[in-house]
Amino acid sequence: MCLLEELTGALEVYELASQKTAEMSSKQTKARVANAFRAMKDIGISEAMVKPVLKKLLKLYDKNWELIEEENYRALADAIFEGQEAELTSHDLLMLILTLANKHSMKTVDREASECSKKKTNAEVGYPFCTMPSLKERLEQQAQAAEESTQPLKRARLRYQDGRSTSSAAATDRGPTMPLIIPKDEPTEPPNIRSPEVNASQGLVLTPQPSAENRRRTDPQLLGKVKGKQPAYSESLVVHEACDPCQPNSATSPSHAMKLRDRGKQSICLQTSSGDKSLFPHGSPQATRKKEWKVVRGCVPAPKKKRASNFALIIPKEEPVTDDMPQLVLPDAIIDPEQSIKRDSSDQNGSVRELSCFEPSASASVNGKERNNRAAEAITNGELELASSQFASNLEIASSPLGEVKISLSCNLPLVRPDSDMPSLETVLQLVDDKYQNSVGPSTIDMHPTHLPSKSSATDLGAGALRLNSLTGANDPQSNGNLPLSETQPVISCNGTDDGSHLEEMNGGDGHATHTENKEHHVEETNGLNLVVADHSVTPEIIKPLHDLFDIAKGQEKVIISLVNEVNSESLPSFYYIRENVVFQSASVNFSLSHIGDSSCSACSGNCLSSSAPCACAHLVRGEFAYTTDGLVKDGLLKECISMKRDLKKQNQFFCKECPLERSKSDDTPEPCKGHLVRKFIKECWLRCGCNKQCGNRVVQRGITRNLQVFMTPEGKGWGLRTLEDLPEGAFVCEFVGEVLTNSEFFGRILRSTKQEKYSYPIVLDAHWGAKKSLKNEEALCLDASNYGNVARFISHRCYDSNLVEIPVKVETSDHHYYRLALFTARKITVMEELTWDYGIDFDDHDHPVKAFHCQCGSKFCRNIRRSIELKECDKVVVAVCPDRLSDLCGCHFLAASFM
Ligand SMILES: C[S@@+](CC[C@H](N)C(=O)[O-])C[C@H]1O[C@@H](n2cnc3c(N)ncnc32)[C@H](O)[C@@H]1O
Repeated sequence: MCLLEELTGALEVYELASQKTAEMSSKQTKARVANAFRAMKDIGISEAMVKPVLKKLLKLYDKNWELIEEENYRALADAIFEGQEAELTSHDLLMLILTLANKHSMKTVDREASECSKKKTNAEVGYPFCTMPSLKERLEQQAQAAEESTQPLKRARLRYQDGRSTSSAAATDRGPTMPLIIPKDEPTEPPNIRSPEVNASQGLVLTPQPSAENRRRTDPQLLGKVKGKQPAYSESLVVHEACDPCQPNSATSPSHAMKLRDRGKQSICLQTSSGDKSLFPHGSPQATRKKEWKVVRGCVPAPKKKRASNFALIIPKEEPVTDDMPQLVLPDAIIDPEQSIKRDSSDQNGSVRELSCFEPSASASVNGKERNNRAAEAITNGELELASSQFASNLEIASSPLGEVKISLSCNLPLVRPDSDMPSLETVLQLVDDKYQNSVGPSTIDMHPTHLPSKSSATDLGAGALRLNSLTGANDPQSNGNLPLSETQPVISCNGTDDGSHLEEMNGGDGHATHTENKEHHVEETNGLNLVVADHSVTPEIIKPLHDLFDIAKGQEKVIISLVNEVNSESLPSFYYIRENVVFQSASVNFSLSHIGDSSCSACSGNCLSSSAPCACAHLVRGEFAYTTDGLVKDGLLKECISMKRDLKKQNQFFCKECPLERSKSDDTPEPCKGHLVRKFIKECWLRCGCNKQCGNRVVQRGITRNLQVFMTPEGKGWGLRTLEDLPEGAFVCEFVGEVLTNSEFFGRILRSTKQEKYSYPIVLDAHWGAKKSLKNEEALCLDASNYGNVARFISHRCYDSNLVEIPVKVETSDHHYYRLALFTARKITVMEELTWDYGIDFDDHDHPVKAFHCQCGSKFCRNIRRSIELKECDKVVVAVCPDRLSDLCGCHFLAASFM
């Protein structure tokens, strides 16, 4: 029941009562009221529920009690039931919006759902094996709860309709207020009910599928299944549901309600759609629904606690609904207030005044006719677009650092003339969808594979923004499970004409100020060499992307990357999620694009792993494939990579005569080279190979397939990454993705950066530096995930015994200066374990522009802790840096000097 209705209702009570006194004696009235209450009580409806409806009916029927008393108060009962249905309807609408708002996630969820269903033979089922708690399941559970919450009354209604009145029906005093809360602790039981149902042919006001509703009404089996459980509720999200005008339905024989409506009561009359009526028996009150403007709240069930329920979507507490409540609810992150205001005011400048859903029903009633006429001037049949703009629904999604989410839908629907068509549900959904797409803007730069140059023109790429992995075709829209990039991301010009507009798009699709700012930066920073555009203009302060709380990858990965913070109120840092490495046109990177395609195994076909001889790609490395047929890194290679990393022997390292890394830090007096690990590479087949996409020698390029979750670490390391499934040894987890920069560029950024900007350690792509005598600065590359990165940017460091190991993987080029850095499991990892990786940080490198953090890895081999303990224990003794920095393990710990 709408609060406003209750307020206005209070006045109406008085008014009605006094009017009635003039018509009949108070005694008679009391008796009739009492009879009505009694009749309703007989079918399990409490006085509290009857009272407001009765008042409205009396008003609607001009105090004609006969109409109310007809057919044993059928009109009254129906009006009460209708009210209940409307609440459920709005909840369904809300569910739908949520579904839309997570459209891309849902695509993945759907896929996962089928995966999960395959795996659900295990009794544990549900969570650990099924990615994150499935959004779809949540929605279904909520819908189920909403469904269940209305069941007692529905049962009463059915009994009533069946003529089997009984007073034993348990009806609640008040229909459940309908909050939308997805609690932190998720119910993880598999859903057993339908998804929110949407009938595209229906109007704006959504109802459950009529067929389903009808089935429920008539199917005793279904009825029997309905449980009358009353879930715990707390009020929260408000969906403002606009009403549409009643349309006379000449096809149905008019009931008393119909007759009255036709007497000019449209303004408070709401009808779902013309098609809806036909679902009800002719002449029944259902056939002529009357719904008043109302504010409806969503509802969900109270959570059942279960392990690994790490998904928190909490809607703030009840929204006050008042007359003066602003119509636009602006989220803090996505919507440019100016834009919203502009949109609003421009609407108001039009001939149609929008009817706010917050307006009380009485006012709607009074002004409805006038609005109706004005709206009718603007909305004509077939002018849905215009109509759409006038009832433009404002979908606003706001989130708080605590993970609370508020979704507000303001449907500003002008009353249209009775003979005009209501905008279709599809139109409304499109608007909502568009709004969402605009709000949560695209995030990466794409160069679609079709834009790829031929080998001869490869050098032209240097002028464009290149998405390196596009070369592999891994993002081919046709490839399994991947969203077509064109759907979600802009295709940026690669012809060197990029004017920075991608930055505008990346900032949410509007961002006037940001765009100007970016352009200024662009002009300011672009020099003759066309260096440094993106790095300067795209700073964490400028980036304000909304992270999808359901999926921080925003649908870009094959799996959902969920997010949970059970530790504090910190929110995710600002960055753009990218699935693959990017190079901005302005980068001074110079890796040999001319080598692209050099290394391909054109002679092979099908699955290279099943051929008798290794293909050319395998020959490029060890002459054998790196992966098993299960897609795991072969044991020998894995062990080699782990031991090379852990046991930093000199023979595994290369020491440059003049180290480009040190030169990048300081051109004047570069430090001596600290050594680079000579690594084992993997070479995968790719787009230009003769094999197919399912070839077993393509693993990393397929992207993340494991169920991962970003979470707040309790040890104070900030955000970390954990697995939501058991992982075998040698499994690919993710690639470390970021912006490809030269080390000089990166260090330049650090020098220019303001204090607010937080740069994390770049990943130096130095695995093959030793192959060339001297490396130019523009060949010495690194990956910076500070502003653009993927899930790997959250992986914590762990000294020595981390459970992940990085292996360089070449896909599209054999050029050693550029490769992808893939992270594989170094051992079996169990569900919910944090994933860690040894960054290889030299905690004693005090010259490094990025200051090393105080390591909290907890490893007994922690290089950082050991150092501080040793210094403390030795007091005035300075402990020299052990060459392999793992003194206990290799036994070469020594004291360099002591000062007395
Ligand atoms: C690649 S980021 C990892 C994600 C980061 N924790 C966050 O909240 O965004 C690296 C940063 O995480 C923190 N970090 C990672 N591992 C750590 C560790 N073992 N101890 C302390 N801080 C750590 C440090 O602040 C480091 O600069």
